[in-house]
Amino acid sequence: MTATVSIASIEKSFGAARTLKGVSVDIAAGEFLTLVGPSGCGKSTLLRILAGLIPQDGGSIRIDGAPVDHLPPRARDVSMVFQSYALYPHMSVRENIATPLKVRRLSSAARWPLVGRMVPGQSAARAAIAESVNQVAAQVEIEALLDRRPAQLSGGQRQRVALARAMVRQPRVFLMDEPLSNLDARLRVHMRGELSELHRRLGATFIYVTHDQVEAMTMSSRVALMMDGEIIQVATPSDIYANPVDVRVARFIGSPEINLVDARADTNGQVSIAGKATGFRAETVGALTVGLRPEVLAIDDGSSEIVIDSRLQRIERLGHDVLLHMRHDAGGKKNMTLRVSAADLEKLQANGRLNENVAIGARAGSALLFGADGKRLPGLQGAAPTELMNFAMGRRAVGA
Ligand SMILES: Nc1ncnc2c1ncn2[C@@H]1O[C@H](COP(=O)(O)OP(=O)(O)OP(=O)(O)O)[C@@H](O)[C@H]1O
Repeated sequence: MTATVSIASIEKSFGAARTLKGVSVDIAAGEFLTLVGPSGCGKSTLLRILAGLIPQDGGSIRIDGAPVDHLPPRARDVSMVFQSYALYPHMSVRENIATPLKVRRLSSAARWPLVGRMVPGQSAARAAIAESVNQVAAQVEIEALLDRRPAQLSGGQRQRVALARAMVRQPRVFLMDEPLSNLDARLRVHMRGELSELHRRLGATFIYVTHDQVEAMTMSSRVALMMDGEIIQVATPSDIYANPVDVRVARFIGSPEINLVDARADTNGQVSIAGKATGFRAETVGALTVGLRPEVLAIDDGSSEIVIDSRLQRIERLGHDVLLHMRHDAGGKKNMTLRVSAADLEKLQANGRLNENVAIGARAGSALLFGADGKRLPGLQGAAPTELMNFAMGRRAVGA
């Protein structure tokens, strides 16, 4: 059971505030699309509109080509999993999971606990519901918890119950609003893997909302980055990392954050950083920003094409990798982070350079350029091949 979802020009205002500014995105059947963006950008509002919980002011939603704008939530064939799980506290896990099916398959009289058993012709429906509940409970491994109440469960177990309740109707589309954010860090990492696996097994379309870029990057087929009521870029995780269309995307995706350095291109496009010519040309004139991911920077061994004088301030050991926190005076953000291997660190310490001036550098082909308006510019001319950048990106786990 799966479906395409087409979101076209969705508008929504709350009072004078325009929360969604004509949002459009087409989602393929079986895709795992994540809406990611900072708090307040409108992600949850869009998801609620998709679910039919609130009406949009303009634009249209189609599921498998058919407009659903006029349909109430129940008739849209979508299931939503909330951050709060929204379980019924007075019901057992079994009853919580069965509720969506009871609402759909049993007459209103038959839903009453005692009276219901006397309503003729409903026992087959009850047996089928019990069977469906057992099946989904097995899928998310909560069979042993079916007779407990939500208060008797851990956060992770509640999360599974909420998933099971969403799954039991076999919807074509799952909508998930920050479903992992109430879990501790370790469990969140575990559940990321489980959700990806569940998505693969079910083959349904998942639309997932999070403000956590690591969640977005690790689970999704594609990531839609939202800011201030607009989708700025929709791309695969590796593409949005390597080819951000906008400096805001470059900053939001990637951890540690991309380093941004002020630069200028003269009337011939010759680029200089901190007044020093780089020997490269950009297809622009005036102010620009050079973006350098932490892993494309290294201590300069004389071969770097872009060199920035910095001071090493702090060393943060992450195990295999090490982060070097530097300060520089080249303009832009004064702090710069390098991700190097532990072996590189050895070399650096041998030189006894902590708190001393260190030249750091990158290949010009690894730089991402952004114009004064924040939009991405073509790379530096005469730069090293972009394969170098792709190699550097591919070698590192995103957001690790
Ligand atoms: N019912 C409402 N009435 C008034 N304003 C609302 C309502 N719902 C949302 N908003 C506002 O719309 C904006 C977007 O909210 P939304 O919940 O969609 O953001 P979000 O991106 O999901 O953020 P978060 O990650 O914090 O949940 C916010 O400024 C919010 O205050």
